[in-house]
Amino acid sequence: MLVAIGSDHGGFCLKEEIKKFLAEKGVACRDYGTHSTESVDYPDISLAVAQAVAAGECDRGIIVCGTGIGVCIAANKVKGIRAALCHDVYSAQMSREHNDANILTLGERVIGWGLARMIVDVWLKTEFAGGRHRQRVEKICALDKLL
Ligand SMILES: O=C(CO)[C@H](O)[C@H](O)[C@H](O)COP(=O)(O)O
Repeated sequence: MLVAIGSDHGGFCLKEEIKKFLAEKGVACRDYGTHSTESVDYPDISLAVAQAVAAGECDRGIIVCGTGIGVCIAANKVKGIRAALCHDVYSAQMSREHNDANILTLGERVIGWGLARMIVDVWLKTEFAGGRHRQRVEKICALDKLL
């Protein structure tokens, strides 16, 4: 699996921790920035990660900002993206099983590193459950063509 990763300045430190965690787990990642705590605009980073996932250049994406909200809103504007903001392990698992989320967003100013690590771990491990959830996700995908 290749994971696209990105953050704004508010999520930079957590992004760097997640990169170390992915390396420990043997998961490859591609960093779409930012590369310091200097202020940047989160939609720019979110778009780069979302486009990489939507184009199939990366399998999944993880984006971090201060709250996880702005990057989630921006990523979900890209066709084919189902970004989920998850600050608990249950939501992270369900976002994969039920929603087939292809991007996880996190807020560095909201959660600690220990919880973030558990969330990333379960999110990467969990597969889409399919079944009744498939037609629902297909209806979400159809919205990309309607709107
Ligand atoms: O987009 C956000 C909120 O949805 C992120 O938390 C940003 O990191 C935050 O808005 C950045 O704020 P700052 O005051 O410019 O550091």
